[in-house]
Amino acid sequence: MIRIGLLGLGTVGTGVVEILEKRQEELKFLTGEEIKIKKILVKDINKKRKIQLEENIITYDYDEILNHEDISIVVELTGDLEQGYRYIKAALESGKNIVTANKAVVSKYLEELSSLAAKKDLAFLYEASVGGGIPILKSLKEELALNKITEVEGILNGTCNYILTEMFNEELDYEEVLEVAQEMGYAEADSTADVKGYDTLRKLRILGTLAFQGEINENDILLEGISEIIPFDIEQIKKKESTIKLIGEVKELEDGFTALVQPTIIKEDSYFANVNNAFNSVVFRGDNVGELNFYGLGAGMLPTANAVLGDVIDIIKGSYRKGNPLGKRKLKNLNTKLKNEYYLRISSPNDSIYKSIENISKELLSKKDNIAIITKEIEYLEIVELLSSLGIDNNNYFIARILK
Ligand SMILES: NC(=O)C1=CN([C@@H]2O[C@H](COP(=O)(O)OP(=O)(O)OC[C@H]3O[C@@H](n4cnc5c(N)ncnc54)[C@H](OP(=O)(O)O)[C@@H]3O)[C@@H](O)[C@H]2O)C=CC1
Ligand SMILES: N[C@@H](CC=O)C(=O)O
Repeated sequence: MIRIGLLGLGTVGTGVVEILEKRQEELKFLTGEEIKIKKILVKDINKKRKIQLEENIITYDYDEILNHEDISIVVELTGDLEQGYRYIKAALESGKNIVTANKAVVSKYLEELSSLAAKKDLAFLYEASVGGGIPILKSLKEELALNKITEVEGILNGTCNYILTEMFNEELDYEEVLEVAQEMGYAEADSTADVKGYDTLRKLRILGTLAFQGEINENDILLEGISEIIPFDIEQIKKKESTIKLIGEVKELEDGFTALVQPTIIKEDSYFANVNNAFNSVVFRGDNVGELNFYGLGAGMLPTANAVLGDVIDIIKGSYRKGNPLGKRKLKNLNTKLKNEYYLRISSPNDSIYKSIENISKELLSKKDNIAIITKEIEYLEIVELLSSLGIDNNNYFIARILK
């Protein structure tokens, strides 16, 4: 029998319990083992749970899991950054394999935890941390043996994609759609991580570091979120027969890389334009395989729990990539080479602001209630610095990259 210590019984944790229950027979057939959740750690032991549980299975004392010799796999689904890190580190140190969906922890502590797991000859798997239900990390790790990966891009956040899709197709307001995304269980406990783009950035940092076999850190990535988008922006984008998505992208260039997470305006008939609602898609390019596209639900209870349990199965069967999957390449950040046309909208305009941005403008879209322009080809940071020098607060503008 394989005994699991489950940390967290929220959206994803509940999904794990549900799938394990309904697929018990099939899992036993596949792995040759009965899989049992032995203990579940939560924050609030008195909270009413949505599912029926065995008596005394819930605890708020992590030592009950850590010191339980028969628990060989710890599944961390708390969403807590520093506490989650401490749980994972302690579990590895006491000889337990780890499965986590916590991208905040994986992104911040990727190198340390990967090397600790390798040293201890244990599994540290985090498929659900990127792309929800899409089996992207396993595929990427496999392709790395055969290919040099030169580019990874994707729609990596279900909440943002849901918001943008609903604002675009149903003409709903940002706030009301965000509330629905929270009710559906797509959003993080603190949804600013989604809408300000940090969640996408963390996923890109994980993907990029694995893909390029060299460290790409969170602060290597240019970041702009979608939290300031308003219906006026959607109207301007529609007039250009385009749509908008939050896209993360890392590209290898000469002896370095570029990396960004930015709202991106794309033509209505392009590939990413058809990735809607909570769906995610990741595309990577290898020198042998060419372009590979992955598509599936990027958030939500069952798809994410499915990815978590995929890792559990791999541990039981021993069918995961052993050792440290990270490489040692040293890559230069070449983001200053990134130039694009951008859509820029500034609210509460006045003539002096328009005069100050005229220099960077290629096309004026509106000057009435909001100033909206398409810029010349320019560096993103040049725009941000100009706006800051004009004293324009960051909740008074929206910037999106334009892909031709
Ligand atoms: N929701 C999704 O679609 C996806 C989520 N993820 C990731 O999966 C993880 C879990 O997400 P989700 O299920 O949505 O989160 P929830 O907020 O729904 O659930 C979190 C659970 O963890 C428990 N918890 C929180 N902090 C602690 C702590 N310090 N110690 C012990 N228990 C704690 C909570 O306890 P209590 O119930 O008592 O409050 C709760 O049961 C996160 O890292 C998230 O980023 C990844 C992909 C998709
Ligand atoms: N909040 C995240 C959950 C999955 O990673 C998202 O919306 O994508």
